[in-house]
Amino acid sequence: MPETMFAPGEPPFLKLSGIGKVFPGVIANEDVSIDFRRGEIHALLGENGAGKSTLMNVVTGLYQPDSGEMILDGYGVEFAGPPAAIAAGIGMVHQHFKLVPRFTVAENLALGWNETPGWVAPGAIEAKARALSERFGLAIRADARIDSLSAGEQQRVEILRVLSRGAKMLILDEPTAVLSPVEVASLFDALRRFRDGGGAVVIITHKLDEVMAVADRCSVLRAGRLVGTHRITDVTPALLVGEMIGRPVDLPASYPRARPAPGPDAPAAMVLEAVSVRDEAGVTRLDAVSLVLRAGEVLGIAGVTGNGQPELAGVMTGLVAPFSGRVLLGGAPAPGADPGAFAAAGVGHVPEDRLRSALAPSLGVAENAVLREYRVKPVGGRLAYNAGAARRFAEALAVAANVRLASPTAPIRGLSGGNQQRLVLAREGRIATSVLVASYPARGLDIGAIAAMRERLAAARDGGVAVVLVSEDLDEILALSDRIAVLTAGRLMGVMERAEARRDVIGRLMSGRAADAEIAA
Ligand SMILES: Nc1ncnc2c1ncn2[C@@H]1O[C@H](COP(=O)(O)OP(=O)(O)OP(=O)(O)O)[C@@H](O)[C@H]1O
Repeated sequence: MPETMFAPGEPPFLKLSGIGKVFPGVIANEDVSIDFRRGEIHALLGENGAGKSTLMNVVTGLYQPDSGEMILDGYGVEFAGPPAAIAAGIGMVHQHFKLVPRFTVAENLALGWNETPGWVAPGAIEAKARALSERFGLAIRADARIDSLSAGEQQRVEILRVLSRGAKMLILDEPTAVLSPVEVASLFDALRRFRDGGGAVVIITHKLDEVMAVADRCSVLRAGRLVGTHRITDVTPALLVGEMIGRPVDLPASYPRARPAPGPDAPAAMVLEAVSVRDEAGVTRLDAVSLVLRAGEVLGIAGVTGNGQPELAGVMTGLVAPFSGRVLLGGAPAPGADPGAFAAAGVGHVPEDRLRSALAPSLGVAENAVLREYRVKPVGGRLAYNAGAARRFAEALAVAANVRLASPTAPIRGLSGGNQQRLVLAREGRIATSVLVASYPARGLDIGAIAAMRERLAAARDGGVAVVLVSEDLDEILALSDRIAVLTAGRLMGVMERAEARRDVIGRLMSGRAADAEIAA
């Protein structure tokens, strides 16, 4: 392959040679050799469970490889732990930001500076934070508290924190999952700038359009092994998908219905009457939202993240009690905050933050599979917890979710992010006989799993379930929904039938520009 982009003879920043990593019952990486170079953005691709995170955990010193070598700037290295990798200039930006919420941006950045003295004037650390922000082209508000920032702003702080520790290589794990399109563009600008200054970037992502837009080269893993490394100019998305899964997949543009969409007279699975929610500080997060969920429809909730989506999903699933207004479930008033009662009434929930909200990370796969079955036979019931039944239930659920389990007793955090998501989806889909609320269900899923997830939602819809799809991906909403509601700053800006839905109108409502425009009731 001709390599004109890079100076001949210059060693790669980090060379992986024959890396292998085994967990009990699973070969996570086998004989992986990749060069990560200065001045390039390298995308790491692969299906859920292909071994991407494991490989990056080896690179960042969290795991020691069982075989193979790492060569940094021409010299063999072994990292005893993450501090050694950081000292060598390898920085990781995690999906869950490691920031202190109650500290300001500048304070969080100062935590990463070795030379920060015990006491320092706020003005001084803010000035330093601003200088850092300018140097790397990442806009921040130095004096703002982390918990007042959007996901995109928090991510910029996280990246700056990593860069301030002298990172020469930046590894990002699905960095765009929580970002709005504008934030994605500004992240990519910052990555290009870092690359153009001689930095090495590795980006793990499932979004092929982003790979094509931002990466210089990409490597594809399948079942722990490297399938190939390519220059982006030499590949197409279809070729990459083929390499990732070893067979072609078809992503339908829309999901045909088995029955006609329910009209306004269809039975209501759930009704929200002027529901408002306030947070702990008394700020209104959901503002007098009225909605009818019709049995047998997909209702898409479009909106930029941070506009009341968790609160809306919370009142629909019994996690959050309305401050005012009420929720009717099957015609009867629902109890305030009682997720168990909602589940018993047939309401399933795939929350936004799976590992923290839907799963108990240190418990086994079986215990997580049955988390919602404790009141139900044969797993739970009045008398006891039946461990054998729990294991069998977990195994059946894993088969249904297409997840390969090494052992049902192994901790769920050992499963790849995408496989955790598949299990939650299967578990909640089982419960949801009446309503299924799915928040950002595609997050972390590979392309084949996205198709399977959408088919599952469409099947629930055809089975008479009211499906609520919360997403900021308009293509996804338009592909699946029968009706589309737009949520902006906690208010419902409009609800429209799919046939009448127009992208530009939804976009305008999402940006809050037509605050009083009611499109249809
Ligand atoms: N700590 C661990 N203990 C046991 N098994 C593990 C552990 N970490 C990863 N695995 C297993 O190794 C394999 C590779 O997982 P990994 O998380 O690296 O995949 P991935 O490509 O990052 O997937 P995703 O796209 O879903 O995040 C999976 O089968 C996973 O279950």
